[in-house]
Amino acid sequence: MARSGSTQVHWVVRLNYRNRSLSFMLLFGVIALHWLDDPPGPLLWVLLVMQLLIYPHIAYQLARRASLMLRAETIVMLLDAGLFGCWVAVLGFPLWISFAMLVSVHINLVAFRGVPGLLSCMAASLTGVLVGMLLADVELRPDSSMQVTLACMVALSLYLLAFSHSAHLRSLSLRDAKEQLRNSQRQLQRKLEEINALQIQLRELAHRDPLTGLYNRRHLDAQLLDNVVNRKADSNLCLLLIDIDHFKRINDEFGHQAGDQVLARLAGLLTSHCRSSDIICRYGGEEFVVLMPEVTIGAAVERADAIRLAFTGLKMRFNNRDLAPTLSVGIAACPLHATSGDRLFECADQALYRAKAAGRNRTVLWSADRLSPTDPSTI
Ligand SMILES: Nc1nc2c(ncn2[C@@H]2O[C@H](COP(=O)(O)OP(=O)(O)OP(=O)(O)O)[C@@H](O)[C@H]2O)c(=O)[nH]1
Repeated sequence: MARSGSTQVHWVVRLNYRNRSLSFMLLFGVIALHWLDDPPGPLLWVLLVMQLLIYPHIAYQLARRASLMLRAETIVMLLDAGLFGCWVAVLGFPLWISFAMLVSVHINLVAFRGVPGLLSCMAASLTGVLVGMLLADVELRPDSSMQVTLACMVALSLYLLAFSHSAHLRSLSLRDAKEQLRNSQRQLQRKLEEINALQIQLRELAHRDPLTGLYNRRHLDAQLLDNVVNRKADSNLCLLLIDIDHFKRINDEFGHQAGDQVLARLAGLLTSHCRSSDIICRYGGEEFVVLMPEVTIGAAVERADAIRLAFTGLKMRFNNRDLAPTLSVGIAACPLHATSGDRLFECADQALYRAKAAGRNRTVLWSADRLSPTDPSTI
């Protein structure tokens, strides 16, 4: 597939074009100087002009239009070596000119292709030499004038300087590119960390109740199953279902905002009365759940009652009127009462229902035959 546009041209193709145009032009001057003493026929002059002044531009156009530019450029470099070999033979192996021509093509291939490049370049040059010897009636003329020798030295030096300068510029731009890449990687890393932090925050928010800051029902649903499944074989998992008594009345009599404050105070109480391993959730409305792993049933009942008493003892005043809220608690234990999360919750709910039915402001532990309310006066 053909390509166009200088921005898409491979940097090796562009670099070689610059270096090739320069070095071939210098060589044209050197060979022209060499021929001044003993000019050849017009055919050789035409061929020299085509080879050293026109060919670099044709080679560039071919390479930049190739679908595999680097491969095309490598072929052009080998063609350079072959043609130079041919010229060396046709010229009669003039020492300095041959040296300058062969060194320049070999350096180019070694720079881009390493040792394999050197070997293929040597093979191409040798082939060129053989072709040149076959085509022309080769007459050995290794000597050249002092001017030609000097011109060769200058041409080769200029070429090497241009080549080194290109390499230097290339290494600078590579260094810049590496630095940019490192900066982009750092920025990307930062963005990823921000995204991760936001995801964690979002996950956390999705599992929190905005009013109380406690976990919500979604979190409980996920944790309940997890805690039941991963419960240590010899330990209890207790579920406390806590419901504020006559909460509707509180709202109606003291206002919704007062109701919100009662909910927030209860959330505070739960947090201060529970262990860090307990999972405290606002299950919905005025209902709260505390999931207590690795606890004895007695300790869970005690803790529930401590919460209940602390809540009853809250001194709250709204609109110059005292508010004395109470709550009821239903408790169930895994594995004594239930071995699945759903059943555990159901048992705690039935126990809570009994607590409400028995007059509220009490803690009831679920049991298979009877539900045992703890009278507030007895605890
Ligand atoms: N202030 C406030 N009220 C809420 C919130 N969520 C639910 N409620 C109210 O909580 C009340 C719950 O009332 P009920 O389910 O009838 O229960 P109750 O009045 O507590 O009666 P018992 O549970 O039987 O003691 C309803 O009036 C709801 O509007 C909330 O976030 N803030």
